[in-house]
Amino acid sequence: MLTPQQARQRLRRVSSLTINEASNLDSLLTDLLSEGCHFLCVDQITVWLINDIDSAEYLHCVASSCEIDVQTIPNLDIAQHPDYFERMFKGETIMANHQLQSTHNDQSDNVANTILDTVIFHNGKAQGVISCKTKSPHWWSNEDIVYAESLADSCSRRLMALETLKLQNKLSELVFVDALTGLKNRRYFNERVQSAKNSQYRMQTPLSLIMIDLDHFKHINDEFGHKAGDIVLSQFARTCQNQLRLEDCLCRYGGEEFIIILPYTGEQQASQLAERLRVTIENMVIQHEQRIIKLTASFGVAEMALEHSIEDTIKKADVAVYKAKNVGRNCVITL
Ligand SMILES: Nc1nc2c(ncn2[C@@H]2O[C@H](COP(=O)(O)OP(=O)(O)OP(=O)(O)O)[C@@H](O)[C@H]2O)c(=O)[nH]1
Repeated sequence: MLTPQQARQRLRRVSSLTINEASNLDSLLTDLLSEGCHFLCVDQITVWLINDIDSAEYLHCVASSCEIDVQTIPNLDIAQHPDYFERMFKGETIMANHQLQSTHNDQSDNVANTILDTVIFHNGKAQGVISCKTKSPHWWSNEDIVYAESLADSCSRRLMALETLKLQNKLSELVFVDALTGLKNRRYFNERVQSAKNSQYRMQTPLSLIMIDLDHFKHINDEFGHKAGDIVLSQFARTCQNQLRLEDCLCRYGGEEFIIILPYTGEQQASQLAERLRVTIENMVIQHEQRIIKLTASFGVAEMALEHSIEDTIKKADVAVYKAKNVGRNCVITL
């Protein structure tokens, strides 16, 4: 049996675990709720959040310690429980012996539950509650209340961490993704190529780059309009991406210039891939306002030898593209 202090220490440790955005709220809070059930010896702990912190209408259940689909739990309308909400907004911890025991009872319960609800805060405002429930009559001790409040604070920190994580992911999307094509951009390329180079050193595996420059793209813009040019760039990106392995990384390097990082790939395989892409692009048919747009591209391939720098290899791939342009475009040159 844990002492209250040990239980709080365990809770603090669990609540410090790293989270990932893939988790839904239910799985994000499960470990905290299990901790809570364990210490408080309750049948169920549920987490309820307000629909909108600035214009509250109801609480909806977002997580439960039991394996139930929280979506099926009915909402709690503010209009039907004005006293409960008033106290919640004040930040009060609400216990069953505060004449509110029926508030969270679901229809399946035929026994009056014993409830301990503690408020989850966000920026100093009530954001929701943690509701601890037992079917058997229970008297909440001061230790229980202090623990339940710590549990609510832990959930609050998790929710804030999730918000921060979502924001970070959105920011890195803005920083590293090209808005037009959805491909990774040059800034991302610079980081990714460095980590590919590092693994190449560690694992002594080949690594190649393919630089691609669309042919006569200015002509496409002039002939069909800038919007059509954008559509061509997007379709080109999608088509190439579909031909690549998961570990390959296609980035938009500049306007109509693209680059592919090919880990574990030597010069010969990279040239073969470039040729396959060249043919695919050549055969691509783009329809725009009842007109057909055709496209070709010039490819420069360069393997990055262990002793070669990233900059030198990019330069080599660039020179290869330049040569491809000089010998008539729509071809692959490997240096
Ligand atoms: N529509 C559109 N055009 C772009 C974008 N980025 C760059 N371009 C255009 O791409 C064209 C590139 O022209 P150039 O550098 O002369 O190259 P090119 O016409 O492809 O000729 P070669 O490379 O020699 O085959 C310019 O007209 C740019 O305005 C973009 O995001 N959208």
